[in-house]
Amino acid sequence: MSPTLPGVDSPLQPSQVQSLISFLEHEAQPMIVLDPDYNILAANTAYQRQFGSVDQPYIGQKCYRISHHYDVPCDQAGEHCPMKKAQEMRGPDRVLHIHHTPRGPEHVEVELRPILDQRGAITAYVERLSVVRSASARPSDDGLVGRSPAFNLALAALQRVAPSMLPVLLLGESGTGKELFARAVHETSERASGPFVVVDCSGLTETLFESELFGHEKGAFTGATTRKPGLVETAQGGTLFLDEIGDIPLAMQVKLLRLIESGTYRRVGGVETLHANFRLVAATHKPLEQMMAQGLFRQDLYYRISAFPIQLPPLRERAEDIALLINSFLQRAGAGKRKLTIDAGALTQLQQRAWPGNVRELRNVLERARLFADDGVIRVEHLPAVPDGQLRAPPMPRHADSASPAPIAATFGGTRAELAAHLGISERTLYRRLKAQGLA
Ligand SMILES: Nc1ncnc2c1ncn2[C@@H]1O[C@H](COP(=O)(O)OP(=O)(O)OP(=O)(O)O)[C@@H](O)[C@H]1O
Repeated sequence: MSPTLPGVDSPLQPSQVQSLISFLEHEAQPMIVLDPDYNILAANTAYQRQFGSVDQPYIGQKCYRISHHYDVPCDQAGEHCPMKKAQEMRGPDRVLHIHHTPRGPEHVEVELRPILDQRGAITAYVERLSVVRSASARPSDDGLVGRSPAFNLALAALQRVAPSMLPVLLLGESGTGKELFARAVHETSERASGPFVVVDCSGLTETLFESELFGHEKGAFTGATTRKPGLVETAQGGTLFLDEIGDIPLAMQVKLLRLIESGTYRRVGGVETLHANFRLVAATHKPLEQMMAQGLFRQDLYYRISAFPIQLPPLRERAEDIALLINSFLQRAGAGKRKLTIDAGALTQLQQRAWPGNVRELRNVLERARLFADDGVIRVEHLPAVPDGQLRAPPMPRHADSASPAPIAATFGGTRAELAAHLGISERTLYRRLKAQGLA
């Protein structure tokens, strides 16, 4: 290991690196010391335990090589490099990256702090890493999975806001994972050990909404034979998730606003003022700003709930995640039973669909397909026909060397009969499918 730092005024001496690492030893989080030329100078025990691998020595190696298997710094490989930013700002920078770890790819939060000498020159950096538990970058049995840039952007926002008490507004089409994200916000917050209470605001009438949310006293209305706590009370010390907040009728919006602003409420038929203690997460697929302009959503409520909006990407904008999602769902469906797999033709077709129903639709298509996959392999013939206009890209460009992402059909240079055989379907089925997609 060489602590000689070319191009900086006052490189860290080996004894200084040693002092630094003995200081970092007391940190429970994995930490490494880097020189300004990306070389790893030292690592604490927590790092060695979580990220060290006996087959791959890391001291003296470039950080981008160890964490990303890149040959060039992250910014030259199309990613944000925290060292560049920390150098420019002369202060800490934090990013979410996917790192190679001994367990496989993982989302890791990286915080880089420069160490400055008396003259303000950067002598080294301390990097702190924490594995993100709210989502998985490899197939997983539960929770959020994803690793595309669009997904990572939403995840990075979640990681930022979760530890605070700020309300979160999740925006996205149906089936994009709003409820899963809401749960992940809760589980990543200090309230994780408290309750997570879901309120489905769609289809609740005004009176029902009020008694569901605030509870009611005995005798408050016909049928109220006992006192019933509301969902706000149930969420005490935890998180209240208002799903489809855009569906709340205007008359109820004012009651919700009062609850959020004052932190107090009364049960229906009650006189006692109760104090609420929840963190608010709301979600909608509706255009709230537009609804506000049309007078359908209260402006004051909107500004209360929208302090931290997170836009969840539709599946068609994160097609890179489709294989990972499929592998996760097949792993979940096959747990304890026979192993399920998917062949290349079917995978390619699923990667090219437009998915108006997003991840929920993908999961349902796989649920159905596995019932037809007698030998445990999902093939194109087990998938429902693609509805008109629901392909993101043509599945069969004319030339095998097309520049579009290489779907199996695109790389197929043979005849239609050969392609049908290759996909394991009859020529007639292939013709029917191509016709359904306007390609024959
Ligand atoms: N990133 C993801 N990783 C794994 N599963 C996901 C992901 N996103 C969504 N899902 C799955 O897709 C389905 C729909 O997700 P969810 O109910 O969270 O979506 P939603 O946006 O709340 O939908 P809606 O607006 O219709 O209520 C669920 O089964 C969920 O587990």
